[in-house]
Amino acid sequence: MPTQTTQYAEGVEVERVTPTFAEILTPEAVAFVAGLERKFGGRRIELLQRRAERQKRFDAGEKPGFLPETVEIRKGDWKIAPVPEDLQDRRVEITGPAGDRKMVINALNSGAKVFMADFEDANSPTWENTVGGQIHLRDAIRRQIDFVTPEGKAYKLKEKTATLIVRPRGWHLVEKHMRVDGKPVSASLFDFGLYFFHNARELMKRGTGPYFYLPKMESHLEARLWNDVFVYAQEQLGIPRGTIKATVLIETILAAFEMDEILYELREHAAGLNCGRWDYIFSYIKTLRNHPDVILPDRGEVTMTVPFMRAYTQLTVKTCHKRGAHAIGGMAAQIPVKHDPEANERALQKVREDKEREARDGHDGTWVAHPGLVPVAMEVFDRMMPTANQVNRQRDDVQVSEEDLLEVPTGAITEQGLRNNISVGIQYLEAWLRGYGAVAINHLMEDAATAEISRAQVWQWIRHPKGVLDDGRKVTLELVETLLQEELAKIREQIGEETFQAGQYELAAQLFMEWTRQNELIDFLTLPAYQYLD
Ligand SMILES: CC(=O)SCCNC(=O)CCNC(=O)[C@H](O)C(C)(C)COP(=O)(O)OP(=O)(O)OC[C@H]1O[C@@H](n2cnc3c(N)ncnc32)[C@H](O)[C@@H]1OP(=O)(O)O
Ligand SMILES: O=CC(=O)O
Ligand SMILES: [Mg+2]
Repeated sequence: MPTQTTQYAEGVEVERVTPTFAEILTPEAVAFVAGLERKFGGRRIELLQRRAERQKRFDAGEKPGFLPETVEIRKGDWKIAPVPEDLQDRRVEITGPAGDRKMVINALNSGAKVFMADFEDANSPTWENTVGGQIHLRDAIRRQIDFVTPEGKAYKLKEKTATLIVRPRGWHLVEKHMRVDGKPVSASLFDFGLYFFHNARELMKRGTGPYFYLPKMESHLEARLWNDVFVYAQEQLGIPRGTIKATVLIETILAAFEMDEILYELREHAAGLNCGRWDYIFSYIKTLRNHPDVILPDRGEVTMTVPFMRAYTQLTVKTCHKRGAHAIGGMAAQIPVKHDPEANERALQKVREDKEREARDGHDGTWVAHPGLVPVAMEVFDRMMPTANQVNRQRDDVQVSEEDLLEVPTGAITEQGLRNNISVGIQYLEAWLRGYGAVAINHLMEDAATAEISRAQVWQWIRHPKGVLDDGRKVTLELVETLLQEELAKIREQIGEETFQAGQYELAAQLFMEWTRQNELIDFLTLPAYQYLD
């Protein structure tokens, strides 16, 4: 079927603008995004090149470290601008894909203080999910998001709802349906631009504001780019500078060395930092992939209590509180288990312990994946954090060195761990290709970040001399190929032939294997997989 292209202006075109999508893709909104792309797109590309150049140095043996050129910022006595009232108490934040209308309503109604509506890890960026997400958020903000399922179950917003924060896609991604001067636009600028254009004033009128979570940054220069985008966007719409508030995910090992600098760049617009643990683990593997001393054990063993994860979360709290910023915790993988009360209680207990550790360490709030976990996290933070936040609690006792942030954890690589990575990798990718960016697999939340760990581990174990199973077998391409066929057969048997054929399992397995075979570790699975969407 030929794709319909709408020409908006000289050099600006968008594909598949349906009448409903045209409500979001108005000439003014598209011109705003095109303006952002023309002004900032070039710098984005340069920063991505800088990432690749840095990676070459790490591949050659250099270790990440604190930057000598920014020591004055780290030593300096400065704070971020004050945080608005509705971001003062963020004790429980629920997250979920922006593209799922029902979930948007459920999340806003969940009792959490904040809802992070996601265009990143939890949202498969189909055109439908991407523009649909903008429609859902526009409607939610205006309290016009009523929704009825085909079975007749009706959803509407409660009187009191969570504060909305939106996570646009990261700097590495493009939105292929919109082209400016012949090139696809930055997905970050597309998601941010449309949301900001349509909603900033409305949010302010309703006593809140345009709030964002910024994912997957690798340096303070990338934060500077966001800050410049914010300054320009506010100017263009005549909105006071500093109205936008952004919480930055510290979810790359490189960003952990630049937390002060990132907050400093964004100091007029910063609200806090968040410990995005899953991408962080992925980034640790990816960045240090060529280092002979660095290898991680089974994914299940890389918990929040291993030394390098502890070092990073403690440093996040310390840095945030020194700068007057909120330190938000991360996402435990467990979700409620239906029809098995004992397994359910075990899952809830794991979440509880995770949240207790975060509250004890000084986090000002945390993330949950499911409405059923809101009361669990709320109880912990209510009990352990009687004030709206604990930003005033300084963690001068925390001393974290470069070595602490890089410390390699010990533990075994097992056949079960390898099988699990392969099976989860295929199942997640299959769902993503069908437009589902977050799924439950084995009663755990899986999204783009957790799936990245699975496929990066398999890649690394094959190539690393220490990629050896606890029974003495080396992890090889041949072994992975054999196990992949076995795991695929298991999935087929479990779900039945009809569901298997209706899904994208063969393609997912083929892509998983292709990326595993490639000698270069691909940067993000969402980059090559995007060509299969829409
Ligand atoms: C690494 C990171 O980036 S973490 C952040 C990104 N990841 C996420 O945001 C994951 C969010 N979580 C989810 O997407 C979901 O919880 C899943 C996919 C893991 C599980 O979803 P389901 O299988 O639908 O769970 P389940 O069947 O138990 O859902 C029960 C109800 O809760 C709702 N629900 C579940 N999770 C959420 C959520 N995060 N937000 C809002 N509602 C939710 C469902 O819509 C369903 O509603 P209904 O009873 O009205 O039909
Ligand atoms: O975005 C969150 C993460 O853990 O990754
Ligand atoms: Mg992430």
